[in-house]
Amino acid sequence: MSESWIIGINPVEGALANDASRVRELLVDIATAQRNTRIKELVDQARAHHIPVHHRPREQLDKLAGQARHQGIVALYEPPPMTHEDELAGLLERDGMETLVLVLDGITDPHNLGACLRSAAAAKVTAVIVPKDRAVGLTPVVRRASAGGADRVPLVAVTNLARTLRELKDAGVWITGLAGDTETSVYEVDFRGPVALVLGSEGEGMRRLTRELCDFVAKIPMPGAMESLNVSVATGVVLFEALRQRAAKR
Ligand SMILES: C[S@@+](CC[C@H](N)C(=O)[O-])C[C@H]1O[C@@H](n2cnc3c(N)ncnc32)[C@H](O)[C@@H]1O
Repeated sequence: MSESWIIGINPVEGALANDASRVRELLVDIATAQRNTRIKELVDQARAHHIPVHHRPREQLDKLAGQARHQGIVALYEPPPMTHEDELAGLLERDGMETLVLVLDGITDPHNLGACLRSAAAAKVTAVIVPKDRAVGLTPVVRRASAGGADRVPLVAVTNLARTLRELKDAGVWITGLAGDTETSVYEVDFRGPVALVLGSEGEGMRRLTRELCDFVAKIPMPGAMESLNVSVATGVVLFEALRQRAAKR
């Protein structure tokens, strides 16, 4: 994957903390850097890792950052390669009974995918699986919205999602799809053991075949009169319900 700019104090801090060897250079606005101790610290960290630090006029950073707020600092970053689908079996084997997979069936909004990756990384999932087609890829906006999560969770883009779901079933993973139009509640499903949670796209929800391949389809009950939750919110709710159940005494 090609290098891209990471913009702003938190994202740059995350990149340096996660894998400084992937940070190629730092550009800082000297005027801001002189009054901002966090930027000074990041510059020190970068220098300690022998990463070149260059001073640039604010206008140049404005141009690089586009709409994003750079706060006086940007970093050129080479993202790690995405996990290949052949590596999935190894990840399932590694996590065994603790396997927790997140499947996102066709998310198109980069902010939503970023937010899902952030929650997935926080929940320490085994992998996030997305279809290669008809879904947003790992763009700089996704990476930024994920607040570092994109680099902390194996993201697997698969050619044929239905085939991958069958492979998960064959590996003993129980699959629960999330949809609002069903009777079963997520609070009734047993999420202990190896499980995959499948969420649908913003407009259409899960595709028909994806839904048919689920062992269970469950809803997050909503007392209010809303049609649905945002997909990243639903992802957070169900992931942390699964973690709650797994942490509870058996
Ligand atoms: C914005 S919703 C899609 C709404 C779409 N009109 C539909 O019919 O599914 C995106 C995804 O979030 C999940 N989701 C949203 N609200 C949910 C709820 N109350 N219960 C279960 N899943 C929900 C589902 O996986 C859904 O496919």
